[in-house]
Amino acid sequence: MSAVEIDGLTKRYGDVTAVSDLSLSVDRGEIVGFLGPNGAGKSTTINVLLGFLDPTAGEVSVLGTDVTTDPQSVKARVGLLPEAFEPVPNLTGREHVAAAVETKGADDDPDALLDRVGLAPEDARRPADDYSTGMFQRMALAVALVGAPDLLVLDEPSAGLDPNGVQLVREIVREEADRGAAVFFSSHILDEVERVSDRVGILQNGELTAVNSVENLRDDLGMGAVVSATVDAVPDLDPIRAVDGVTDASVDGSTVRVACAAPGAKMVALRRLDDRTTVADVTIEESSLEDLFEAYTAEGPETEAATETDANDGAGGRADDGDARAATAGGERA
Ligand SMILES: Nc1ncnc2c1ncn2[C@@H]1O[C@H](COP(=O)(O)OP(=O)(O)OP(=O)(O)O)[C@@H](O)[C@H]1O
Repeated sequence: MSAVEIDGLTKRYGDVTAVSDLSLSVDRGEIVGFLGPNGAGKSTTINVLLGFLDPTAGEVSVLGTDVTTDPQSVKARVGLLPEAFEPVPNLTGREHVAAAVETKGADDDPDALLDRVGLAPEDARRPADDYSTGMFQRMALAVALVGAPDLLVLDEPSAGLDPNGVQLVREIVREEADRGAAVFFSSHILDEVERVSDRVGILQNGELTAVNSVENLRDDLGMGAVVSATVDAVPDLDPIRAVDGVTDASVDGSTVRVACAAPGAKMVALRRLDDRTTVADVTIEESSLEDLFEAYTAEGPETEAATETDANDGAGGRADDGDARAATAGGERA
């Protein structure tokens, strides 16, 4: 059984289709990164997943439970780092975590959790409303980790963190997956998503345009790697161009650049080059997730969600507006 099973999810806000016929599953122990330009529908999907919003159509089950029929039992087994976590005035970081421990009926030691996310003990005892963005984000992550949840849903977990914090989040996400939790997170930091995710879902205009490992996405688009070799003397490059999976070979001074669409082509091309000249140095540049993101979201990062033009569907306007935003902000509060 998958930890998350989304089948044909559509969510409309009045005449705006925020998510359209989205299907996706996340296994236990799997980390799935959710990418998409602003307004692509990531937060809406997360809010439906957690039972904060009802889907317009489709089915969503979390840990075997339908979220629309039993959202409470789903929430008890999920750890959420919401997009906008608002602190309770005057409550310290430690008290926020302790409140979450109590609400969930868990037995975690708040200090141990805060230590794990790198919040210093003296900061843990200060009111959270005085925290810097990064300190606050660390505390919110500690709250999400309470009760060793079976599913961790993290909306922009690295937002506002310094490089050490980003690295720490990556380690924690991996540790959580290793203990068997499914991790579903959204991010705009592509490098981050690439490093930590087993699979990546790319959302645009409410539609999932791709879901796969970064490696397979590269292969699907034929966006492989570029091998750059510094050589003593540039040989005839036709035999290199003839290698299966090589799409181009060019010269820049003493550097030969070989573009490879297929993973196996790199070594074959390099050997062939090495047979014909002395290769002094080599670098291999894989196409980044950024390149893939651009390719899969061709309209660019500021695209608006699809607007539903069906006149019969216009009655609701932005009626869900308040609910959805409040749900996001208050999602994990005690
Ligand atoms: N409560 C709401 N009422 C009406 N429209 C909404 C509501 N919430 C979101 N939308 C619209 O639905 C679309 C998807 O928004 P959503 O917040 O899910 O995107 P997102 O991918 O999380 O964006 P971002 O990366 O900017 O956080 C957008 O066009 C947005 O304006």
